[in-house]
Amino acid sequence: MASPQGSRAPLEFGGPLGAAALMLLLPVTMFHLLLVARSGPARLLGPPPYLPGLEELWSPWALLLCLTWLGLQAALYLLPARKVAEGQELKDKSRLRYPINGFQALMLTALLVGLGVSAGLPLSALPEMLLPLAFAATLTAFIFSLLLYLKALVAPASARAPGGNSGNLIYDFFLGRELNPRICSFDFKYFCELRPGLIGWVLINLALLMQEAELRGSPSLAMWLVNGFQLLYVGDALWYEEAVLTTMDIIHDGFGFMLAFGDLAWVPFTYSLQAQFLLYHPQPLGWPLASFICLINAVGYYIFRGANSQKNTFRKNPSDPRVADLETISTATGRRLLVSGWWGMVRHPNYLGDLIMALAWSLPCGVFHLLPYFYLLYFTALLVHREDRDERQCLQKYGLAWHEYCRRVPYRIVPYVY
Ligand SMILES: NC(=O)C1=CN([C@@H]2O[C@H](COP(=O)(O)OP(=O)(O)OC[C@H]3O[C@@H](n4cnc5c(N)ncnc54)[C@H](OP(=O)(O)O)[C@@H]3O)[C@@H](O)[C@H]2O)C=CC1
Ligand SMILES: CC(C)CCC[C@@H](C)[C@H]1CC=C2C3=C(CC[C@@]21C)[C@@]1(C)CC[C@H](O)C[C@@H]1CC3
Repeated sequence: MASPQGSRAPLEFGGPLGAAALMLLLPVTMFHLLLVARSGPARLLGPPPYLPGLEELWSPWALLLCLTWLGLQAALYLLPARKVAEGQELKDKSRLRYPINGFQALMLTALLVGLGVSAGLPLSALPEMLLPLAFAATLTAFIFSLLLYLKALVAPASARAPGGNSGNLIYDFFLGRELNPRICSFDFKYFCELRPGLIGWVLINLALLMQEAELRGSPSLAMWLVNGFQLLYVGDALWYEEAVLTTMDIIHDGFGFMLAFGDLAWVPFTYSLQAQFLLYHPQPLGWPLASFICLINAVGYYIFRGANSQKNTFRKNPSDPRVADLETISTATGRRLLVSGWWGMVRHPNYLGDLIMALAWSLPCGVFHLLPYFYLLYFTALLVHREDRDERQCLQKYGLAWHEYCRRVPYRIVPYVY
């Protein structure tokens, strides 16, 4: 089957074999991490302490909880939004509209959870359910991806994603065939990217903190730091929700198993790994070291936010006084590229800030286990691969101007290193 452009898009992620391997490897890794985090030795690279049977993984209550959570987040998504933003121009020159109410969804969820907890909702029981919940989320993501694949069969050719339409069933199922699957104005990819997984992640973190308080009298300083840093990250993503409309996930990638599993299962259950580790392996942390770790997180956040805001402001209005003085190069598309400020330092300063924050999230867990550093390792691989994909797309978009940008700004993520 031909891609929408007529010629087939180059295969990514190692083609069908790579897609099949990732579809197996990602859930296996997630369950491995969940099992190892609660085991005594907490060895990232060793075998899991045991292999759980189906009776430990499958629980209709966990599935019900998972679906209720999705239903709640969908209801919050449908509430009136403070703003409705337009996405990038599509192939047929139209633009989709997206509600900007993610931060409101976070606040309302916090209110509902707060009310629930004060009425006796046993949130601290959640950590005991992580395994069946992760299984239910994986099952949901798999069935959801199947439905999305079937929906794409009846979608018009103009609705297809640039990748994900190779004609290979496994590859297309993994990458996703339709770019913006919707029912009426409900956009599944945009909804999943920011809400159930990210808000679920902070909820799991909070449940782990509450269980630690029950077990040890009060949450540890390390647990507070991990909760605080990651809440800041999620709050930031939802506050600047509109920025997600220019990410490659929304503009370029289809909605298939990769993003459905990534958003619904991978993010909440593996991104909460540090808090899971801390519940079962308490780490002593004094104020001097804690302050130093806070400083690392603040530096990372400063770079991450500064770089993202600078680009977003420039893309919205290049004459905005905050960015008008920055040096730029012109491209044949009429869009310009920043070559000074954050984007003159490296070609992906926002990734650098994100990686520095990832380090700060692991440091409260001490330096004697590799497990809490899994996120940093995975995230480095993800961002290096993502940066490579983005560069290829930019080269296609901007041609010679992109070469000129690479000449002027030779480093990709880390100045003088990479
Ligand atoms: N925690 C997680 O799991 C993940 C976090 N992230 C984070 O999400 C955020 C968004 O990341 P992502 O979507 O990958 O990419 P970016 O926000 O870095 O966007 C890349 C795009 O920016 C534009 N651009 C690149 N260079 C310049 C320049 N010099 N001047 C102006 N515009 C430029 C190009 O698009 P155009 O020219 O068309 O505008 C390019 O395609 C990042 O902060 C990242 O760290 C991302 C993935 C996973
Ligand atoms: C593990 C798989 C191979 C890939 C799964 C990838 C997804 C988990 C990520 C793809 C892009 C993401 C973005 C974010 C979260 C992770 C996923 C969904 C953010 C929402 C995180 C917060 C940032 O401020 C914005 C990010 C946009 C991209």
